[in-house]
Amino acid sequence: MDLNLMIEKISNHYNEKLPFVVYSLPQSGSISVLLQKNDSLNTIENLGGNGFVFAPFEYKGFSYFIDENDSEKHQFDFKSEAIESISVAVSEDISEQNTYIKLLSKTIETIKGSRANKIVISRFQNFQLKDFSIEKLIIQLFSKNPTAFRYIWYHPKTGLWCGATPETLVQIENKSFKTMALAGTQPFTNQEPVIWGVKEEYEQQLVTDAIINSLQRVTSVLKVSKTYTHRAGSLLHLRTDISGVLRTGEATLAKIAKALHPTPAVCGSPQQFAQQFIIENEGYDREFYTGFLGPILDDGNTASLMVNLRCMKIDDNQARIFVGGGITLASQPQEEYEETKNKLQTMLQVLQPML
Ligand SMILES: C=C(O[C@H]1C=CC=C(C(=O)O)[C@@H]1O)C(=O)O
Repeated sequence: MDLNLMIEKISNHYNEKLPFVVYSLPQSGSISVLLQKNDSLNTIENLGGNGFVFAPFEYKGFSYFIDENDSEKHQFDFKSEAIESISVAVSEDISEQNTYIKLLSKTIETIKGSRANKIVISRFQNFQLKDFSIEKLIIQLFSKNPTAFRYIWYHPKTGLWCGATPETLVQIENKSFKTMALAGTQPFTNQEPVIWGVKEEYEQQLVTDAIINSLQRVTSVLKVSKTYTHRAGSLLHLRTDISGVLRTGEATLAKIAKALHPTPAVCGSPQQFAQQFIIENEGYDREFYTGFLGPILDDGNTASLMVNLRCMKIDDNQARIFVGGGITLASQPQEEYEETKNKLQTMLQVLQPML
């Protein structure tokens, strides 16, 4: 279908308050669309079927789901480029900054006095939109960040969500799977070689170790790549690829997602301790930020589940952008705050003409 017609169709669907999802896999020149024909809120537990799943950070064993069987399905080509863009200036609220820095200091103190190695702390920042339209959002989102998984999800009960995430939770095809340990952040400056500090290497190694540990029970072969620098728009991360073969019979997509989510890239280590600390101390509900999402096909035998990072929720004329970072004993609160400011830019670049 023609691009303009497709965008118009999605926009009409949104105006009628009907659920839809628009997404593109990393490095793909094609965009997929599912337009649900009714407004029911579907959930699935077993991650089977064909459609698109959307799960919150506090995963209770079920995900929201747009089912292909209830939807019109479309695919269209779209060219995106890794455009170098100028940062969007952000005005700071000093009291919000101080509150966040206090929370970061408390987190470091907690890590000092406990068996926790890492806790991922996050915050949100609201931005007023002057000129929002779903058409602009689609064009802006999909013309940038070609290496990210980009999506717009809408359901009248969950609201409008949009993101460009660099992180795969798990990709499955037949019995093969791929995942990654992604952590450690610095701004992209186009300078070689990229130097990483011990703090970032340690923080990322914790993620790799936890993923390997969680997967051992459900996999028969496990391959771990060297750790390398991955560019995500204006940011760089440390990344290790982990791939292998799933154990026949036992390893369902739901089991793997449950074993991996939430990884120490978005929660911490040990997982339960970190999650409890986050829920009790962050002071807001992450909702779908740091949850997982993505298409599942072939009754769950093929899937690309991503971690919901670099994302925002748009409500009327306000965008709420979610950002966080891994805190360890070596963290400096002010630097961690600056890192979250840099992470805001991924979504601010998308919103730029609407601010
Ligand atoms: C929690 C986020 O990023 C995670 C993924 C990559 C690097 C991270 C870091 O350096 O702290 C975080 O673990 C976020 O972008 O909100």
